[in-house]
Amino acid sequence: MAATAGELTLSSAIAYASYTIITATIFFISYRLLLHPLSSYPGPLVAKLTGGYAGLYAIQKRLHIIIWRDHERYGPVVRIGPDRLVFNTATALKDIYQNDRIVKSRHYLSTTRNNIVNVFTAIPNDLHRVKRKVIEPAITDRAMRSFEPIMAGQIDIYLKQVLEASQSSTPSPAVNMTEKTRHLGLDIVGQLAFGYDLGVQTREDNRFIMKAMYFGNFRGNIFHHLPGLSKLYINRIFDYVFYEAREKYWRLVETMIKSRVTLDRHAKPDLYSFVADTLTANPDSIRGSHLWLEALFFLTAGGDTVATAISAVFFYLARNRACYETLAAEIRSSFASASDIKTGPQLAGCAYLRACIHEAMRMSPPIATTLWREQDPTDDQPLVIDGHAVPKGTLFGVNPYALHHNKEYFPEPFAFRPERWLSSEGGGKTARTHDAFAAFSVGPRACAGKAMAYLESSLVLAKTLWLFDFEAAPGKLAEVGGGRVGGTDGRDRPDEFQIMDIFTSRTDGPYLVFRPRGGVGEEIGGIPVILI
Ligand code: HEM
Repeated sequence: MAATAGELTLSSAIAYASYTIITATIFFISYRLLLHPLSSYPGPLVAKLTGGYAGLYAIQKRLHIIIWRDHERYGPVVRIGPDRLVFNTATALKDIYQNDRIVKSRHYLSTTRNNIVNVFTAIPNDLHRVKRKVIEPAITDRAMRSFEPIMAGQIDIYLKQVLEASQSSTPSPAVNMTEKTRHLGLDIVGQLAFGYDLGVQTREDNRFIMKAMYFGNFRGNIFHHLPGLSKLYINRIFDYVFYEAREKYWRLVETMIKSRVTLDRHAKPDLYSFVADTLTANPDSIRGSHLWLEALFFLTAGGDTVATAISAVFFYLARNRACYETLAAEIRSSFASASDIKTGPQLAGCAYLRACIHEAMRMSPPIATTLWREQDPTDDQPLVIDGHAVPKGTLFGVNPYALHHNKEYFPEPFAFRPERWLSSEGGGKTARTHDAFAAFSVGPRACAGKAMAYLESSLVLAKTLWLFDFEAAPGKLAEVGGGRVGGTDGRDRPDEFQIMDIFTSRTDGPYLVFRPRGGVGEEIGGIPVILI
C-alpha cells in the first residue's frame, strides 16, 4: 500500500533527526578525541569524552586510587576529564600551587550559596589574601602556644577514656581510633573557634556533627568533579535529604557564635578573639555573615583532618613493630612524665615522631582529592606547567595520593618507612622527599592550620606512647581499616590504611588494645595510671 504524505513527512523527519544526532555525536567524539586543545594528552578514552569518568569514581570515594593507577599507566600527565589534566611531579606541584597567575578552580563556587565566599572559596588571589590575613593569626605557632593548655585539657579527656577502656573487659577493651580521635578533634576545634565546649568526647548529643560534615564534604567533592550537578534539581534533593542534619548543625554553630559574641573578645584564646574587629556578626542575623562562613569552614578544616592523620599513625605503628619500638624509645627517653610533653625543644627534637606523622600522611593523606586550579581569567600570557603548554580554560592539579605513591620520590611507596624523612638516610634524598610532600598543599593557599595539626598530632601520639603500650585488637577487628586481599577496587593491601575520598578523607579503625605502662607513677587529670 502506498504511504500517505503525512507518513512520509514523519518518517523523513525521524530519519533527518537520526542523521543529525549521529553526525553531531560523531563530530562531538572526534572533536574531544582529535581536535580538542588537550587531545594530545594521554588518558583513559572515557575520560577524554566525559567528566562522568572522574565523577563516577568521586561518587565511589576512590578517585585518588584511580588517578594513581592512571599515572602508572599513562605517565606523569593524564587527561582525567575532557578539560582536566592531573600532573604527578614535584615540579608541577610547585608550578601550579606557587604561581600567582593561577587561581582556584571556578568550581569551588559550586559549594557556596549566593556566591558569598570565605577564605577557602575566595577565587581571586587578591580577595583571598585579604581573607587569609584575617583568620591566619588565630592558628600561627604563637597562637597555638596560648591555646595549648586548652588543647591539653581535651587530650586528657581522651587519655582518661583510653585508660578506662584498657581496664575494662565489658564492653571490649578495643578502641576504635578513628572514632576516638575524631571526637577529640571536634572538641579541640570547638574550643579553638569560639571557646565552646562541644562535649563530643563525653556526650552523644553533638555527635551528629560528624554526619553533617560528612554530607557537606561529600556533596562538595561531587560538585568539584561533576559541577553541572550543582545547577540541577539534584542539588535540591541533597538539600532535602540532608536538611535535618544540616539545620541542626547550623543551629549549633549559631549557638556557638551567639554565646561567644556576648563575652569580651579577649575572654578566650580562640579564633573569635582574633577576628572580632573584622568579622562582626549581629546576633539576630548570624547566618550568612562573614564570621559564620569562616566558622563553618574552620570547624570542618580543623575537626576532620587531624583525626585522620593521628589514626593513620596508630594504624601503621600497630603493623610495623620496629617503627613502634623506635618511636616509643624516642618518646620515653625524651620526657620525664606525660605532663612534661608540651611545645618546646624536647618535642621539636623528636625527629622520629615527626617522621612517623609525615609518613602516615604520605600514605593516607587527610585530604586526598585533587585541588583543582586554573589560569587566572585576567591573565593572557601562555601558561607552562612542568614543561607542558596548558590551554586557558583547562582545570589542572596534582593529586596528593598519587604523588605520594610516585616511586620516583618514594621508593617502595606502599611500605611504611618513617626513615625516608630523616636526614640520616643521606644523599640529599630527604629534600627531594619533602619537595613531593603535598598533604598540606603548598604556596599561598596551602593549609593555614599546619601548626595546629602538628601540635595536636604530636601531643596525642607522644602522650599516648608515654603512658601506654598498644597493639592491634585480636581477631577480625585487627583487619578494620586495612584493604582486603583479592579486592578488585584498588583497596587490596591489608597494610594500607584505607581512605574514602570525600574531599577530606574518611576512615575506620584501627582497633587497638592499650595497656598502661608499669611504674611510670603518672596521673591523668587526677586519675592514677596503674598497671593492672
Ligand atoms: C593534618 C591535618 C590537616 C591537613 C592535612 C590539612 C590540609 C589542607 C589542605 C590540603 C588545604 C588546601 C585546600 C585547598 O587548596 O582547597 C588546607 C586549607 C586550609 N586548612 Fe588545613 N589541613 C589540616 C588541618 C587544619 C587545621 C587543624 C586547621 C585549623 C583549624 C586548618 C585550616 C585550614 C585553612 C584555614 C585552610 C584554607 C587556607 C587558604 O585557603 O588560605 N587545617 N588544609
